[in-house]
Amino acid sequence: MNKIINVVAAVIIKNGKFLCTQRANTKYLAYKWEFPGGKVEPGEQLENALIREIKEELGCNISIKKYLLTTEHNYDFGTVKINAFLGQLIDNDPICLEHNMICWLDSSKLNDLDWAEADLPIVSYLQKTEKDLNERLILEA
Ligand SMILES: Nc1nc2c([nH]c(=O)n2[C@H]2C[C@H](O)[C@@H](COP(=O)(O)OP(=O)(O)OP(=O)(O)O)O2)c(=O)[nH]1
Repeated sequence: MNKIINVVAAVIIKNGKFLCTQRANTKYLAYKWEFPGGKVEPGEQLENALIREIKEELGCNISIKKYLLTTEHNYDFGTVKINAFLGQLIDNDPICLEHNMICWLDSSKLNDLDWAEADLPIVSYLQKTEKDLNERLILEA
């Protein structure tokens, strides 16, 4: 049976644009675009794992606003299960500490990037729900 890799990822929106991060030249999925996050450690709560990963990778703090969706994709190295959450920046902007590149894009431009395959359902979901997500962030600001 395929190994399950439990991952958390953050959808971070600022001024209506989505934060997109490009994986570094690491072993797996080098240069693919992803939503920032990483593997959940044993016994760790999903939300805490995501806050930890964002701090490590992007040098900033987020609060978790909402669970969005879970996607699963079978890669040759295992099945990645991504739990995606809406996150909000609470202090400084993200800094590119571990990725190859980071950028902010309108939802209509997300399809221009070469996403990791597990992320394609997340991209479609965001394009469908963008208005609700922005309203949620405005209401809670
Ligand atoms: N963070 C993240 N990982 C993703 C996404 N899509 C996708 O297929 N993945 C894959 C890539 C990796 O195989 C796995 C996450 O591992 P990672 O390398 O980001 O995790 P990590 O920061 O904990 O890394 P490490 O300490 O094990 O090196 O999930 C995504 O949107 N975000």
